[in-house]
Amino acid sequence: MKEKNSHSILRTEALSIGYKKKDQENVIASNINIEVNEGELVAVIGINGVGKSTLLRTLSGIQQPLSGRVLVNNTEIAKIEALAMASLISLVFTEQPVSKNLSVFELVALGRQPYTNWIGRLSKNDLRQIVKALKVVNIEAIQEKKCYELSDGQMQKVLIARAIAQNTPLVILDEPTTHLDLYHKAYVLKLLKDLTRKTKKAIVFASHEINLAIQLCDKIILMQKEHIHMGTPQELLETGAFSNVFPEDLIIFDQASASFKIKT
Ligand SMILES: Nc1ncnc2c1ncn2[C@@H]1O[C@H](COP(=O)(O)OP(=O)(O)OP(=O)(O)O)[C@@H](O)[C@H]1O
Repeated sequence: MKEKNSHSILRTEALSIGYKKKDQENVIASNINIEVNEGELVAVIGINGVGKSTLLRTLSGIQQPLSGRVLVNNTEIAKIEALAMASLISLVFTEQPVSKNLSVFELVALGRQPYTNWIGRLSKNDLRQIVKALKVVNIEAIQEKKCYELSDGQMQKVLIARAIAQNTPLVILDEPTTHLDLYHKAYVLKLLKDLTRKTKKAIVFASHEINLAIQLCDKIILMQKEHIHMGTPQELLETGAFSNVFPEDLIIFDQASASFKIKT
């Protein structure tokens, strides 16, 4: 079913997420109503175990909602065929199985799979997109290396390059900066921001980099046990939503600098 709002890339309606075991439902979060438009960088933040990965898996169609709907490009996700999905959403999930025997170039080239012909031959345009993705993430120098030769941080960049080569309007990443040092965390998040600006892609990522997310993102989905807040960093700051993310005995939110600090 097609629905209005041409700029909406991702929307949920009364979405409930969680796990079913036999007759028992473990609801992680419910009544989630979020909207992500083209060109927006959106971070999903919250403490360990609050449900960020569960939300991202449900938004990307890997996991069924308990109830409610996920709409991608105004079409309900359950009704989108696999090949069409691969040209709509690219995923960077660290636990995704990848063959580490592939070279960096070959792994990034897999991003072109939804577009290649039945023998999988790369066209000139495919090659252009792959070279561009390697360049954007700044990994041209290691393109001949085998993936098993890479550090975790390099591997993380390669997976991001694969998503860029896939060239979809929506990119979903689960903790894309976990293995990176502070410089490269900022580098990757800035890169994602630039991509949203230059290509109008919508990018949604889960992260523990709350301070960086507040500085860089257009919107933040703040997951807490009782409630999910979504808004611009400024809106969340004004409502004081950040103040009770962590137990206050150790970490406090400093409104003046809009960042979390260790209580000394
Ligand atoms: N396959 C599963 N089956 C049942 N429960 C699960 C499963 N995966 C996760 N959970 C539970 O769902 C809750 C949310 O987990 P999730 O991995 O989504 O959290 P998260 O916010 O991504 O955590 P982290 O920051 O530690 O990565 C947790 O209580 C977890 O135990």
